[in-house]
Amino acid sequence: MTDFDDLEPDSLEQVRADIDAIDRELVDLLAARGRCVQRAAGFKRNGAEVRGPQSRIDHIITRARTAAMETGANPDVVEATFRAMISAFIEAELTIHATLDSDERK
Ligand SMILES: C=C(O[C@@H]1C=C(C(=O)O)C=C[C@H]1O)C(=O)O
Repeated sequence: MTDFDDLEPDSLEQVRADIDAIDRELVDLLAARGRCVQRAAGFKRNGAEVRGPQSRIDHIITRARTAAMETGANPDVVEATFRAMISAFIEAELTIHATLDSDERK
């Protein structure tokens, strides 16, 4: 991953350019994550399975908060971001699942 930790930026424009570049990398990662979610939909039989067990979401959030603390990110910001991301992916996965024919499901 690109190192964006320029602790003495020359200008607000430079900081914003770094943020824009980070956002571009985030979108690439979200695209890869979305492809995984799409594949996960093929293994599920109904909407309840698409939503998954609460324990899976709890596990993801706990891991993300731990990783945030290890790397110096704000755990509350990370958790809020992950909760919004997971909700959006579940909605997208429900849509994908509804379009799959039963023979496309594993
Ligand atoms: C992708 C899955 O399905 C859902 C999507 C999740 C996500 O975006 O991380 C998490 C839990 C799920 O209910 C999964 O079961 O792993």
